[in-house]
Amino acid sequence: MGLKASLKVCNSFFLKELRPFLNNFIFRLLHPTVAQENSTTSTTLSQPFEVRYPFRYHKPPTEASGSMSYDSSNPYDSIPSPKGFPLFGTIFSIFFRGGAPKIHEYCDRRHNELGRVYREKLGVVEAVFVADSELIQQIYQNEGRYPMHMVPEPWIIYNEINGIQRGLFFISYVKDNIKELSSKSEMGQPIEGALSQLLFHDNLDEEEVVRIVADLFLAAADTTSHATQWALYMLAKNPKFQERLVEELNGVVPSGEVVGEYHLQNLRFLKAVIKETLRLYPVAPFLTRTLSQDVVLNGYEIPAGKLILMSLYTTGRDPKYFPNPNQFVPDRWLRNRDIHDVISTFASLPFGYGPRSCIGRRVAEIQMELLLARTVQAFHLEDANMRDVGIIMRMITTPDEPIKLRLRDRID
Ligand code: HEM
Repeated sequence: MGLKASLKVCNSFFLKELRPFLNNFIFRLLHPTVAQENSTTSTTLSQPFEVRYPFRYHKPPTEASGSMSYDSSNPYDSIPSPKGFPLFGTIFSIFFRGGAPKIHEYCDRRHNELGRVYREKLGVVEAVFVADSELIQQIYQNEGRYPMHMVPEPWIIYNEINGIQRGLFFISYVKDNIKELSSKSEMGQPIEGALSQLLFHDNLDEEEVVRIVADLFLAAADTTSHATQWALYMLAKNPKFQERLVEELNGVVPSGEVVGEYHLQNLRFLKAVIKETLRLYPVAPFLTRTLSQDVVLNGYEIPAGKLILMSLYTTGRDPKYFPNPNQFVPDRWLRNRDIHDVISTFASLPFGYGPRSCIGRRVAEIQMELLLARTVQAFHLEDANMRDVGIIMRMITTPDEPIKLRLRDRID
């Protein structure tokens, strides 16, 4: 490899892997309070939490802080873990296996190698990875009344730099719209919509409204649009399911009418298409939790406050839960059929679960259902890509090349 090529590799390694890692590290050194807020949940959590029983491995904590005696369980340090370098952990192995864009495949390989529960130090953050439906269920049974999930680092940094308290997520714009609404209101012009409701009727101040709206946009836009893209791609690649969907639509929507919200409850196959898409392409490939109490998972002690990552990409493609896991088979989500082969729904939780699950789930589902149904009503979809589109992670599950679809008018 020539000097130029070596420099290019080093540069890309720095940009992709080391820079975020060092930023994160320096940020944590400079902002100990933020680091603490996100890493030691058990000691900072002041609200009471709910302990639910029965939990197969769980014994009641003796104190609210989570100190608990473990009988016949294995210590945290004995959880299988890949070998890594001091301080850097396994960051180099991650880089050589495709880096952050391929983190889902990297962790999938680790699960194959180390088992359904393993721990790994990614940079300065250590996490316990769990890829098992029953264990995921146990985590949720113990998440308490005020579950904590991890806020992605860039969002925390953005808020910190801009002095913004976390609302639901982050970002500021939106202010222009607020100004426009305020001047309309001063001029006595009629104003309507959710933003004006928040501003003028719910007594929230401008900063709060900006945070809420920005959080919702961030959480809503990329997630729903990518999930929809994957669903269109799956339908284009599987014409027989496209035709099944058209058949279903013809049976529910009167001829000449466009699908509306009132038709959706009868479109079961359409819902199954979306579930199956999100099983194969979970927008968030990992769900995160830190528990406020010690638990024993799979025989291992997990102290309160440890970061747990539930590997949805791996469980969603595990043949133990989904026979022929790499095949797109919407029927597996339909009840009262012979081929009801979804073994555990905790293996596919695209919107999370429990009180901290996605608050926009219904909005997202309705948007996707309407868009998919109306598109398939009007067009035949064909896959126009030259090869199978793969996944790369850009915080969420995205296509590794633009998804190309050919649309032909459906005149039949
Ligand atoms: C297909 C689309 C979507 C998917 C797959 C998705 C998935 C998720 C997931 C996995 C979580 C974390 C849940 C957990 O930790 O248990 C989440 C949180 C969240 N979602 Fe969604 N989401 C989608 C669309 C939306 C939409 C449309 C909105 C808003 C209208 C939204 C708003 C939120 C918010 C605000 C949170 C954070 C809740 C919290 O911190 O407590 N999402 N979403």
